[in-house]
Amino acid sequence: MRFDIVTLFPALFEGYLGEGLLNKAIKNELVDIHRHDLRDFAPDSVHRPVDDKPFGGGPGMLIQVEPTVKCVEAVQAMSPMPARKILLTPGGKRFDQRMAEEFATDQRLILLCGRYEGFDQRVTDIWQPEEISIGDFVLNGGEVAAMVIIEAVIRLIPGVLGDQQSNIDDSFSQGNRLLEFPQYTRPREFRGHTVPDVLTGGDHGAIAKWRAEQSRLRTQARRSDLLVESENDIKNPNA
Ligand SMILES: N#Cc1c(-c2ccc3cc[nH]c3c2)n[nH]c1N
Repeated sequence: MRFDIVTLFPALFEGYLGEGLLNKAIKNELVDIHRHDLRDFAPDSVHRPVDDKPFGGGPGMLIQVEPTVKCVEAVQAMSPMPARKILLTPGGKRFDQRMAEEFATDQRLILLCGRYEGFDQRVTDIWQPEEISIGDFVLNGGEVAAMVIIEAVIRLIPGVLGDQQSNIDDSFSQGNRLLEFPQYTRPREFRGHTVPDVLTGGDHGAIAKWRAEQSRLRTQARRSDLLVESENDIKNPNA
């Protein structure tokens, strides 16, 4: 899978690309990441400005439409692979696991990361990206959101995770509406906190039952909204 990241700060991704899961996926040629600097498409090649004041007044600056559209069209043309076009913005459709599972089936994602007050509206009007937000909070730019999306997507690509089963058990995976059960490892006792006996008893039926109940209790306590969704799905499976 190919990712093209369009940004004013390509260097922000260096640490992220060089570590962990993503770095392994790149080395195993399961993922291919390309970074593109919006400033390379600035009309003035000396100072390379790509922002300007908003018409009608208001705070801050906007990223101009000309360098942006020239950049994303040039990036798109760099590969014949069909690409899903994504613009990160606080006002976008909320990213979730279902969306991650959908994106993981694409050959290529182009992620457009804004800064300042965002992009001139004509970037959306002309390039027609999907506008995506990672949540109801405000960041300073789209780069962190792009990393969130890349991470959520690449872990779904076959071969990236050592054990695909851990994907299936995850909260929210494949329509799973329950939060993950509590997990324990050695030692069996630490500062008076012991591992629940059922987990060390070897009765796999009892373990599965305990884990299901723990997931339900945890979801009830922290995300009862998910239980409502789950009940609705059961009542209206075709909804
Ligand atoms: N996605 C997303 C975002 C953002 C975001 C994205 C782009 C820019 C460009 C300037 N400020 C930005 C904030 N904030 N919160 C989210 N969930």
